[in-house]
Amino acid sequence: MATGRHHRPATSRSRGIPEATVARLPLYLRALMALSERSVPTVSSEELASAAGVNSAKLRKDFSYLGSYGTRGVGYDVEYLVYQISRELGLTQDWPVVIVGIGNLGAALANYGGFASRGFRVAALIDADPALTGKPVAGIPVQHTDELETIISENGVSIGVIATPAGAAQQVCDRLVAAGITSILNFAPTVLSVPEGVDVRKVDLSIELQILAFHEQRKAGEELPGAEEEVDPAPHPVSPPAATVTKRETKRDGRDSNRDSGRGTGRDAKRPDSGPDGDLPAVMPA
Ligand SMILES: NC(=O)c1ccc[n+]([C@@H]2O[C@H](COP(=O)([O-])OP(=O)(O)OC[C@H]3O[C@@H](n4cnc5c(N)ncnc54)[C@H](O)[C@@H]3O)[C@@H](O)[C@H]2O)c1
Repeated sequence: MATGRHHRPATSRSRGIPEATVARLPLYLRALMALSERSVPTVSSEELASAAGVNSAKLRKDFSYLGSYGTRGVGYDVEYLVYQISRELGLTQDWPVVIVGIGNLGAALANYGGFASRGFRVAALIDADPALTGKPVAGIPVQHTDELETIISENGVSIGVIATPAGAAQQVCDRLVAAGITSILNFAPTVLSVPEGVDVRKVDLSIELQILAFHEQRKAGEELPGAEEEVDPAPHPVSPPAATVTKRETKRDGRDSNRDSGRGTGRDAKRPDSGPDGDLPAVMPA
């Protein structure tokens, strides 16, 4: 994985909330929603921290950025926290999303009901294969990539999901950005280059599995020579588990200089630490 180091915590653009806190907000929200569904009125920081899988001191610090301190002896008001976190994450409004690449993964994503319930409406499904055009997936007819720009402007889409093969991802990304998309969720195993002002998050389950494999191997007592020096022990520390990169800055020398903050500015799509498919983590068990 990337080896860049930060000297100060990366913060989100709004209100100086650290990116690490922003990354934990969805975990708190999920735990709070579960409490809300059970009509639990208040929750202590310890209970909520445990439900979210986070240390309670960290939770209190995170909530202090939201201006939420809870009430001693009572805890936090569940409904109010749900509202506060939803508002902070921008979930109190509807976010139209387009998915590009409606193969196995794109279709699975389109069929996932969890997006809509969190305010992410799948506005359109786009694919380059003419054989798919007009075919309904999750009740939405697939549209051809020729229509991409029109679809984005007509639907006011600001988030694009890329589920194409790696070789097509940069070109798709460039078109999405040119059409006005400023946030991209990339599932293709390649590092995307984006201009200033565009946020990219990358999801790669194979990297997560490879990291687990690494830890499994360690647990089994197979020491890796030099692993202590090379391995970032928690490349994806807490959350969200599968989203590995917040915003990637790829420098001209091809090294990621910034793993979880900053803007993508470079044009080098391949990392020297990538395997032939560009999807291998920097450090792999030898
Ligand atoms: N991040 C993860 O954890 C994860 C998991 C599974 C798959 N993937 C990746 O997701 C991508 C899709 O995987 P899949 O199994 O669904 O593949 P797939 O071959 O089933 O689907 C890819 C789709 O993309 C379309 N496509 C190709 N070029 C296009 C372009 N320029 N514009 C629009 N559409 C285009 C194809 O027509 C096809 O329908 C791959 O890059 C794969 O490596 C990532």
